[in-house]
Amino acid sequence: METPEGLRAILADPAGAVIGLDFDGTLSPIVPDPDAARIHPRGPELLARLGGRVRAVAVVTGRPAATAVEYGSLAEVPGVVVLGHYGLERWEAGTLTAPPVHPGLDRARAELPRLIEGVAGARFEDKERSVAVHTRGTAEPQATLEALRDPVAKLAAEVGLAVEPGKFVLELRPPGTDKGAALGAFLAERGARSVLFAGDDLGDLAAFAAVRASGLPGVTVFSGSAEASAEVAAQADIVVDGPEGVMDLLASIADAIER
Ligand SMILES: O=P(O)(O)OC[C@H]1O[C@H](O[C@H]2O[C@H](CO)[C@@H](O)[C@H](O)[C@H]2O)[C@H](O)[C@@H](O)[C@@H]1O
Repeated sequence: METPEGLRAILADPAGAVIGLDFDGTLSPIVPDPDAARIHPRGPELLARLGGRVRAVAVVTGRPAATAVEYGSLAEVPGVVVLGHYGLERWEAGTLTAPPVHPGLDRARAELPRLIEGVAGARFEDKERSVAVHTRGTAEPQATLEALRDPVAKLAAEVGLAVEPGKFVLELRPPGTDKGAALGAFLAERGARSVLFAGDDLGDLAAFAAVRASGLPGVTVFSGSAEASAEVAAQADIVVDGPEGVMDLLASIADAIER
């Protein structure tokens, strides 16, 4: 495969490059229990190697920033920045900054679990600034997700939250930001001269769009899997084989820079 122009720009001038990475499905293999997700074993060392050479490494995730730090062992990685809750939260050098909790969260927290009462295998996730229902553990994950779409959207509208769909998950989160806004602002803040963003899910499309909108030499990477979203794959310059493929790509970039 020919090296995409954005990747060539990163290798030619690593000190100007920002590397943005989604967490679940990209840095961390997808697992049935969201609480059991952990960064790929090669992740922390690779992020540290890159972090010492590029302008910045940012993990941009729908997870709370503190959860990504814990599950990603990111406190051990010097210089990494975590933009959590789709950019609502920021963790950097051990300090977390976050806005007040959205006023609609209390009602969403009370009512969302009721929508999955009696649905065997469905799971409620409370992320403090957002809440989610997962259908991965049900007998028919996609059909159950489809059945929940309308009632979840109705609840979201009533409490002033936005619906964020993902892999067998519907999330209710504060509106007004997304991974694209978060990444775009971060690129400007750091004076990036090139950018790579890797992701696997619908929420990562906004970050892919931000790479294009930045006007910088950029490369978008799709972390593919058995349940790959064709919509996301179609927007990517490079497709790799899940988190293992992401690790191989990051290692090849680190190797090339270090050479
Ligand atoms: O932006 P991300 O870092 O990709 O986070 C998106 C959601 O990821 C988590 O759910 C997904 O991963 C789980 C663990 O592998 C999996 O069980 C689930 O089916 C996936 O949807 C997380 O639980 C959500 O809160 C995040 O919004």
